[in-house]
Amino acid sequence: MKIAILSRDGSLYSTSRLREAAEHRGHEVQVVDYLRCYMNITSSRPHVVYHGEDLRDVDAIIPRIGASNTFYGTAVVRQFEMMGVFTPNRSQAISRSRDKLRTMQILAAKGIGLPITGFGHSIKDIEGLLEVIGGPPVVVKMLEGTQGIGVVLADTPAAARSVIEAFRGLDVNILVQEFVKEAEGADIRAFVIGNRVVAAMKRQGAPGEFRSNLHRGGKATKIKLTPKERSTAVRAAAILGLKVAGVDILRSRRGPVVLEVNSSPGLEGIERTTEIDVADSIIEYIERSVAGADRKSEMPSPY
Ligand SMILES: Nc1ncnc2c1ncn2[C@@H]1O[C@H](COP(=O)(O)OP(=O)(O)OP(=O)(O)O)[C@@H](O)[C@H]1O
Ligand SMILES: [Mg+2]
Ligand SMILES: [Mg+2]
Repeated sequence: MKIAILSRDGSLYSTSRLREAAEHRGHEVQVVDYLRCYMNITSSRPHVVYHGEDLRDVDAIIPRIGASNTFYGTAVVRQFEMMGVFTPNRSQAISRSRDKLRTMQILAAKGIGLPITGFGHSIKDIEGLLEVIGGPPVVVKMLEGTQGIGVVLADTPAAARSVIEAFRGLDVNILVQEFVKEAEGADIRAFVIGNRVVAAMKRQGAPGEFRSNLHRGGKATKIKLTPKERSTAVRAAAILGLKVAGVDILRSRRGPVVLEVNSSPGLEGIERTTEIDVADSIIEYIERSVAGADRKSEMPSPY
């Protein structure tokens, strides 16, 4: 097969591991900087041009779209879809998962466990918003934040009010969430490929830090998921239409609650922690899908 990895930088751990795994399995691999792709979208024969080369004989793409390039990146993925090229994560699923609000609304409708979460626009409604989610302590988070940046814990009504006012003053959209204290600064990353969890790790925040992100000093360890955690992760990815996903879960009193679902999950943390060859599993999944075995599971979602 000819596989194009849509990534800005071939030297990134995830990109180079995917390349290595695909080449090891006998495929031809090209790393394509999607910001350098251009196309005539009105052509009756959809195509993508990269450095003057028409990428016409690609069998599959692996989108690794950075959070700050979702708009252009998903447009490129969509163009490949129009060309009939296989992608484990379709453009619509990637856009959907980038928006925490949209993700939560979709998952809530399907009965996935979630932290109690509120959304509002006007600072005149802060009191009401805090009330509907059960009052402080609350976690206030930016809708499109990443690496734990823009995730703030507010212990008191006054703190919650001023944090929300500050974000809204900058015209940033936010979610306000119940603080899941019993998670004790840890979360679970379940790596889903197709319809199974291939690897899982627990991330524990640095002492005194409620955010477990590795970028914020968290430490990862291997973990065995409960059947309920496993099925929650698989269902969450499937509902969003993602075939490769990093599902972040908190262990709450009410059972597993999903925080977010990442459509370009990093491989470095999970592979180093679990010593599982996740890159190989992704390539193997793509092989099976292109061969047709898995295509029937690709049901479009109306959201
Ligand atoms: N409601 C909550 N209760 C308790 N802890 C929380 C809550 N929300 C977030 N956290 C902690 O903060 C971390 C960062 O939150 P979240 O994953 O929502 O943000 P992010 O910036 O999108 O991070 P990522 O880099 O994983 O995309 C979580 O991994 C978790 O440890
Ligand atoms: Mg995120
Ligand atoms: Mg997260």
